[in-house]
Amino acid sequence: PSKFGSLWPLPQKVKLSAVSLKLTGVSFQIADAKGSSAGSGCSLLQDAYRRYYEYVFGGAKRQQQPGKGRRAAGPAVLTELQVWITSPDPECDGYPGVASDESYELTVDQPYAVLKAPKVWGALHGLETFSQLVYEDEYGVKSINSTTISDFPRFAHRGILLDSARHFLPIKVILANLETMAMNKLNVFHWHITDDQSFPYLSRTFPQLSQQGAYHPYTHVYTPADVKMVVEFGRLRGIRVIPEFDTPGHTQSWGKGQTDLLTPCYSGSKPSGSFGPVNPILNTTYDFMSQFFKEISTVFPDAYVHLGGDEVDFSCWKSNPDIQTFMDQQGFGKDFSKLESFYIQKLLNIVATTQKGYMIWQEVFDNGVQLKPDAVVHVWIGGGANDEMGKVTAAGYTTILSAPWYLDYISYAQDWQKYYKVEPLSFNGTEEQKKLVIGGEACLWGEYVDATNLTPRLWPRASAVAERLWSAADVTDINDTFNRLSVHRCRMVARGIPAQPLFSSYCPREYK
Ligand SMILES: CC(=O)N[C@H]1NC[C@H](CO)[C@H](O)[C@@H]1O
Repeated sequence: PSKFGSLWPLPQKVKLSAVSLKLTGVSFQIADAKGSSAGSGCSLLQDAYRRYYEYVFGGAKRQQQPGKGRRAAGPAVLTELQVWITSPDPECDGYPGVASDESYELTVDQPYAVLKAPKVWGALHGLETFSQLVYEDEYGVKSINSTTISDFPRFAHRGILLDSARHFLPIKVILANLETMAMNKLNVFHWHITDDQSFPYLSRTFPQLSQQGAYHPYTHVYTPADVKMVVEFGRLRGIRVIPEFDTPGHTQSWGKGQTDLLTPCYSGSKPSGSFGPVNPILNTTYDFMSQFFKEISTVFPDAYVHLGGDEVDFSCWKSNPDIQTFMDQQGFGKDFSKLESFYIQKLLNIVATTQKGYMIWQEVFDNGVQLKPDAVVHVWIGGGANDEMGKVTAAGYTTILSAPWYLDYISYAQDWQKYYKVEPLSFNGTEEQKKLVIGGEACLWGEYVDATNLTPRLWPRASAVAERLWSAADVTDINDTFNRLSVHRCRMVARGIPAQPLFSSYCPREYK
C-alpha cells in the first residue's frame, strides 16, 4: 500500500500519522465552524456536507457499533469535521472561474477535524480529501488517522471534454461524469455539444437547429432546463461548464436547420447538393452567429466559450465560384487559410461583444488569426505538441494541453501510465512562457462512445490526467501511484461508478 494511503490526486503537503481515530455515523457530523463566513444559508456547502456524509457512511450496509470487533485500547473517536471559510466573501452563490481560489488546509485530530479554506471551492476539495482519509476494518468500523494536509492545485484549468454530438449523452450520464470529476478534483467540463453528426442543443432563438439537426427532435436534445441542470450540478461541485460550438468546420448538422448557413459545394459549374464549412462570404452568416452567440452568452454563465475552429476542409470552398470571386476581391489568392481566418476573426469579434472570453483549437493560432490577449489556445494535434506549446506561449497566449490525452484512443494494458508520465511544461521555453500554460483536458470524443461505455472508458484513465494537473510536478513514483490509484478506483466503484480495473485484483466492495 502507498505511504500516502489512498489519496488521489496527491495533495501538495501531507503529514499522515499512525494515530487512528474511530468515527461512527451516529456520532459524527460535518458542520460550519463558528468563525466561518459561510453560514447555514450556504446551500452549496450544506449540499456537499450531505453528499460527503453519504460517501463516508452511506456504503456501510452493515450495522456498526463503535468498539465492535477488535477492541482497541480506549479508541479515540472523531465526532466532528468543522468547515471554516476564511474569506469575507465565501463565493457560495458564485460560479467557479479560472482564477478561483481552490486551496484548503485540513487538520484531523482529536476530538474534531478542521477544514479551512478561503472560498467554498477549496472546501469542496477538502471534503473530498477528508472522505478519502476514512478507511474501514473488516467489521465495517470506520477509522481515520490524525493528519495535516495543506493543498492547492498546480494548474488552474483541469478538464474533461465529452462529445454529445457523435452520440447523444443522456443527462444522467453527464451528471454522473461531473460527480466523478469532483472525486478527482477536476474543475472544467468542456461540453463539445454539436458537430457534423448532430445538433442536440435546443436553441430558443433558432429551434429549427435541433428540430432538423438533432438525431431526434424530442428524445435526443438538451433543453434549456437540461442545460441549467448541468450548469448548476457542476457549480455545486466547483466545476465550470464550458460549451463548445465548433465552427466553421464540423457543422453539417447546423445546415439542416439553417439552410443558407453552409457553403454549397460545386461539381463543375453546378451545385453538387452537398455542403461544406459555414459560408464565410454572406452577411446573413454573421447576423445568424451574432444572434446565436448572444443567446449562448446568456444560457452558459462561464466567462469563456469554446469556438472550435479545428479541421476546416477547404475543398468545398475551392469548388464554389462565389467563394472564388470573393477570394479574388479580398486578394487572398489561393490561400484558403486566409478565408478561414477572415471568418474566425469576425466570429471572435462577435463573441467578444457578448463579454465572453474564448477558447479555440490550435489551427486558429496556426493560421495567424489575430486573437484577443485573454484568448485560450487549445493544443490538440499529436506529434509535435511540445513544439506547438513553445510556439503558442512564445506568442504570449494562454494555453491548455490535450494532445497526449486523447482517451478515445484505446489500447491493451495499462495505458493510464503514459497519460500519467506526461509533463505539460516539458517544452523548451522561458519561465514566462511556462506560466501561460494554465492546465489541460482529457478528451473522450464520441465516435465510439455513448452511455453504454463512457464511464469505464473514461475512468480511472482520466484520473491519471487529474493527478498530473493537480499534484506537484515531482509526483512521479509510478509504483506508489499504482497502489494509490488501485484504492482510488475501488473507492469510485464503491460509490457506484463503473470505473474499469487497472490490472488483476479485487475491490472490497465490487460494482453491482
Ligand atoms: C479538435 C479535434 O480533436 N477534432 C477532431 N479530431 C479527432 C477527434 C477523434 O479523436 C474528433 O473527431 C475531433 O472532432
